[in-house]
Order: sequence, then C-alpha cells, then structure tokens
Amino acid sequence: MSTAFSLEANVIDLFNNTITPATVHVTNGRIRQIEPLGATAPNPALPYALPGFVDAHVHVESSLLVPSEFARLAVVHGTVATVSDPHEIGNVLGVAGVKYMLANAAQVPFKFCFGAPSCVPATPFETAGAEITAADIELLFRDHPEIGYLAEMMNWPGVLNRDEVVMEKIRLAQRYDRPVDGHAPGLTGADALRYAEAGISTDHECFMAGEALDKLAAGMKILIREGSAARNFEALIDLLPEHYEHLMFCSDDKHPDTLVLGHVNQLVQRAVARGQNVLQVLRVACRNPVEHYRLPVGLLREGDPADFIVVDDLVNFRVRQTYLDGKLVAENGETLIPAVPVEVVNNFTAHEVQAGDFQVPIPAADSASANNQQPTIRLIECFDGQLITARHDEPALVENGLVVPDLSRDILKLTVVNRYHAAPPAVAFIRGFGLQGGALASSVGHDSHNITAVGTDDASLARAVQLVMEARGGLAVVTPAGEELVLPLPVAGLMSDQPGPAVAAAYTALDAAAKALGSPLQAPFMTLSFMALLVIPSLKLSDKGLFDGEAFRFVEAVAVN
Ligand SMILES: Nc1ncnc2[nH]cnc12
Ligand SMILES: [Mn+2]
Repeated sequence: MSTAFSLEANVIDLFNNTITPATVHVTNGRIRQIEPLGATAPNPALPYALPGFVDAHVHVESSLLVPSEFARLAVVHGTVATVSDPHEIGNVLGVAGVKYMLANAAQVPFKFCFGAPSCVPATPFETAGAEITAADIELLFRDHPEIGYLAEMMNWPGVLNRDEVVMEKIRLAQRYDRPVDGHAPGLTGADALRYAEAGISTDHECFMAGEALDKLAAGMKILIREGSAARNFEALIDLLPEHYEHLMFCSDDKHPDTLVLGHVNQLVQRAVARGQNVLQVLRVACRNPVEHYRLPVGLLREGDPADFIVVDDLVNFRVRQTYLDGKLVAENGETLIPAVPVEVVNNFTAHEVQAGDFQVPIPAADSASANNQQPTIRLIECFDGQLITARHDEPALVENGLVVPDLSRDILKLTVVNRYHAAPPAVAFIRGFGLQGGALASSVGHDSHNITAVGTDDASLARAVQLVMEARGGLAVVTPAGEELVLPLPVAGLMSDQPGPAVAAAYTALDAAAKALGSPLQAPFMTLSFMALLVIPSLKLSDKGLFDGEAFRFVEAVAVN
C-alpha cells in the first residue's frame, strides 16, 4: 500500500546550509519532492523539518534495555539511528550475542548500525564469557553487510606496538571496506598520530580538548561524548565552531532514567544555547555520522529515505514528530513503535558467596614484619562524570589482622566476582562512592561483565553480590536497615526483558537508594560498572586482581613496606 503525505515546514538543508519554508512530499517511504513555498526567510508560523539525530557511538546494552526498547524511547527525542558496538553482550555470549542484538533490532524500524567487536575479551587480564576472534570478525563482515564497522579498538598499546592480532583485525576491516573505531583515552602527540596511522578513524574517549586537537590533527574524527557516566561535552564543545566537519555526538553508555528525559537533542540544544551556529551543530548531530559510517539514513534530500524530524523551534528542539522511512514513529513525546517480544539469553554460573570471602588479610609474606609495619592500601579513586580513576597509597585501617574499610576517609571495599566460574572474589579499596552503610552490586561490569560491588562491610557486600547471583544478573542495593532492592537483568545479565519506562522507573528507585546511602555520584551504578574497565587508566579491578592501567599489569591491593 503506497503511503503518501505532505507537510509544510521550514526545511533545513545541511548541504546548502539553508532554512527555507517548503512542502515536503513523501511517497513510499522516500522524500519525493521538497517544494519551496516561495519565501526565503523561515516562517515563524511553521515548525522546522530536519534530518534525524544520530548517536554516533552507544552500547545499547548499557541502557539496560534490548535494542527494540531502546529504539522505542530514543525516537521520542528525534534520534533515528545509532552506531552501536555490541561488545558488551559480545563479552558475555560471543558472536551469538552479537546476532541476538541484530535479530532483536531488526524487529523495529529504527536504524541501528552495529559494529563487529574488536576487543572481546577487552584484555587478557580478566575473565570474559566468550571470545570474538579475527576469524569471527571476518565471518560477521562477510555474512552480515549490515555490520557497518570494526568497533572500538581499545587495545591502544597493541595498536602502538603494531601487535599482529590487532593489525590483522584492522586489515580485515579495510579489506571489507569498513571504518575502524578507536578508543584511545589520553593519547596525544606522536602516540595519537601513530594510533591514527594504524587506520583508526575516530575516538570518543577524549576528556581534554588538547588530546582531541592532537587526534583531529592526526586526521581522526572526534565524538563528543555525554553519557550517564562519562560527560565530556563541556570539555570539548568549544571545538565545534572550528572543527564541526570532523565531529559527532555520542553517549557511549546511557542509563534508562536519562534516556527517558532526552538524547542527542539535548546536546544540540546545549550547543545552540552557547551561541553556536545551528547548521554547524546539526551537521555534527545528523550529517557527519551518516556520511562517516555510510548509514542508510536519509538526510532530507529528494530521493532519500524519509528519515526526518519536526521540531517546534531551533532553540529547545522539542520534537513534535519523528519519521523513519516515511512512517510516523513518535509524536509529541509518545513512541508509536510497538513493543516486540523479548527473548532471554544468558551466560551466568551463579554460586554462593559468604562475607568471609571478602576479607583482606595483611599480606602473609610480610606478616612477621607486619606487626610493626604500617600496611599501605593501593587506593582507587573514582570521579563523577569520568571513567578514569586515580591511585593513592594510603595507610590501611587494620582490625584483627584484616584490612578494613574506613568510612571516615571514604575508603570502601570494591570487589569483582567471576560470574562465569566459581572463583575467589578479587577485593580492593576505593574512594569516591561515599556510602555510609550497605552495598551496591551490578552484573554490568565493563567489559567482561563479572559482578562488581562496592560496600562498607563484608556482610552487606556479600548480600548484594548474592542478590545479583540469585537473579542471574541485575543491579542490587542492600541498606544497613536490611532493605534489599533488585533490578533483574535476565538478558545476558545486562538487559531487562521489560518495557523501557518500567525499567527506567525501577532503575530510578535503585539510583535513589544508592544516593540515600550517601553516594554523591550522579550515576553510582554507571560509575560502578566502569571500575572493572581495565582499558581506561589508571587503577581498576579485574576479577583476577587490581590492575594498573598505565603499566598494564597487576599490582597488590595492600602492600607492607
Ligand atoms: N562500555 C564501554 N566499553 C569500553 N570502553 C568504554 N568507554 C566508555 N564506555 C565504554
Ligand atoms: Mn565505548
């Protein structure tokens, strides 16, 4: 059945950089004609029609929603496509996990572009649930033309050293004419150039303008990231007026509570509010990702797929309608994409944990000297809005031969518990979560997704981990008063099988409970999920122990010197 309609609007042309009153004629899902209404200046009585927004790098799993539910929320804010690295589920279920995302996403009209994960497992220093080899990547490229790129090459030391396995994956992408995404936090100067010269074309990990400028000079494109944990917009947005042709917007990881409130449209609104040129901002938000990744997404030109949005004005970017292939998929804050059934898949070996499993004795080798030496904690410090951590050597609080948390110095216990095999938990100490009691636990622990937990005492820590084990994946809060909240994530221990708004509401309750325990972080569960991400310096915890992300080696959590 042919579907044809027309609408009048101030049409934004991101190629001629014009905003002109016109009638947009849509037939059979494509822009048949854009017919000028005669005036050259925008008509204030008309809304604005523009290409849809693209999130140029987002791990859909981090929303705790499956792709179909992510899409149902995102279209409300004018997002029509994402460039998505499924390495989260790839670390849990391998190629089968990637195919799960493709299959679920194909059931909704939203334009997902998934990549082939390049780093599964992220490092050899952790236990993942699966591996994705170069041979797997080749099959994904060969058999799935919809897989549009090689996803973030996080092994930046391997790139700088031209490691053969790394270079084989990059060559594969080049052979199949796919762009290669980067991940190079803090790389500058000659290292940034050497990283780019390996064939890597983007980075989304910049947290300082200087490193972004070095990567732009090396020919890379920079993704300005504003997510639930990493918020780099303020640090990078002033690069836009000069570098808008080489920038994109992304969220990387965005929890459902923030996705309900907005998406790329919020970044566009913030950039325009700073006085930046709206056509340059929209070039970043809409056109650049479509061209860089060669997405099958229309850019409001005659003949293009009818993927576009209608907004009230170019100040607030409140989205009236979102169209995908000419179908109305969201209107006035409501999604019109029907929910689809969610299949549950997982890889989770639940096992019992006890409070005693989390004890940290003074290193035995030095127990003789320990009597008169002051043990030192290698303390991780986390920061709100950042994925990087700092390291401090601080005197340990010792009770009965055990190193214990010290709430007066915001020194809490952090643990990573293997979810694939029964194994002793890794335990270290962390500052920044600010809990005054209880514990938080999560089976979303980038990127291997073992169980990560932070707590003020061993009993709370063990209980929070146990709740996640019993749910075979999820988020949990345990309070000193014995209250327990759990958000089950049955799909790979990463995603809910429930509708987006319900997951957002449940997540909001856990987030509030974590803050009621004293956490000053804007997104405690998102920050917790990054404390195991070894490829981002400087001190993180693997299920195999405390890891120095600069030296790329394990270190002791407690030392006696
Ligand atoms: N989910 C993720 N995995 C790896 N690196 C990241 N940087 C930010 N988010 C990330
Ligand atoms: Mn990422």
